[in-house]
Amino acid sequence: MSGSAVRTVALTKKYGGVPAVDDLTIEVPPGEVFGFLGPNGAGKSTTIRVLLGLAAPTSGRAEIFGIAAQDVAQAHTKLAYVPADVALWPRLTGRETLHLLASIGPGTDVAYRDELIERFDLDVTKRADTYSTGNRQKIALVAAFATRAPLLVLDEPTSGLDPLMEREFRRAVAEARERGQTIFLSSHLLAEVEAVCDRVGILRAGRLVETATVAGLRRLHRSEVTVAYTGAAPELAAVPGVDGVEPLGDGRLRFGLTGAPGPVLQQLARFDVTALNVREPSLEEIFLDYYGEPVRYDCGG
Ligand SMILES: Nc1ncnc2c1ncn2[C@@H]1O[C@H](COP(=O)(O)OP(=O)(O)OP(=O)(O)O)[C@@H](O)[C@H]1O
Repeated sequence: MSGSAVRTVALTKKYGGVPAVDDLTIEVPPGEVFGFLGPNGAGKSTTIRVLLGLAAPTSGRAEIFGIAAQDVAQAHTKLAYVPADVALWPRLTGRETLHLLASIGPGTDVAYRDELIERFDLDVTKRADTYSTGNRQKIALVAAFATRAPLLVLDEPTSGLDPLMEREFRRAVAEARERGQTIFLSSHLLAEVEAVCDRVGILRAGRLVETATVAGLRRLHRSEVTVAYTGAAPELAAVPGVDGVEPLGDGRLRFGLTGAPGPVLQQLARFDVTALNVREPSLEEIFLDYYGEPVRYDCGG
């Protein structure tokens, strides 16, 4: 038995001989909010399809709390899922849909569900075929967050939500984490991932290029430092970790810093520095570092 909520080991999924997911090894411990990031076509949805047992691995393994993902009857007693495109039964009302989803899921906290209906501002008396994309998404989110499933798998769950609802989503994630639920969140929305995730896995062309905490990612990447000085300008070009030293005039200069700040602080101490400002990279800048090109947002991000 694995102690992980989600575990893939050397997972590969090929379509027509071409890998959509390539040798992917991920472990998400119980209770973690794990962000799964990558541009279009990186393999996020394919990974989720394998985790849900909707696609079989070409090679390697995928497990939910130690249960093979292919053992759908067992694995699905442990999880609730929100797909990127929520399809609902058109003739059922929102309330009937929530009752149905609760009856087939791993158990629902009905009082919390009713609270979420209010918070997500849902009119559950309407039929599903009158719902907008965002409202369908809200129904699926309310159904998932109200279950006591130990794992919530969310595939780009907020692409149709407005900022107020995005805030409710973040609250609901925090409450799920407090209850000890694990969340596997695939997203394009870097601000969302930055706000709610403990750890992030970055996928490129089916391969995992990095797994780290958001703070850990920042430490690995380039910060922008501005110093103000009087007297001689600090000589920084040869200091390890420093690049792109740029005089700004009026006794200030700017440079990039990657890695530990010790060497540059020692060097700055030799000069008369009057102010120091360090701007850490955003997750978006880190993402660009990995991809070397602007990120494509396809869902209103
Ligand atoms: N059923 C399929 N048949 C053939 N190729 C597929 C199939 N599903 C996915 N692919 C291919 O696998 C790759 C990964 O796709 P996937 O949908 O997993 O990416 P993604 O990261 O979820 O992207 P997006 O954010 O656009 O949903 C893509 O090149 C895609 O064209």
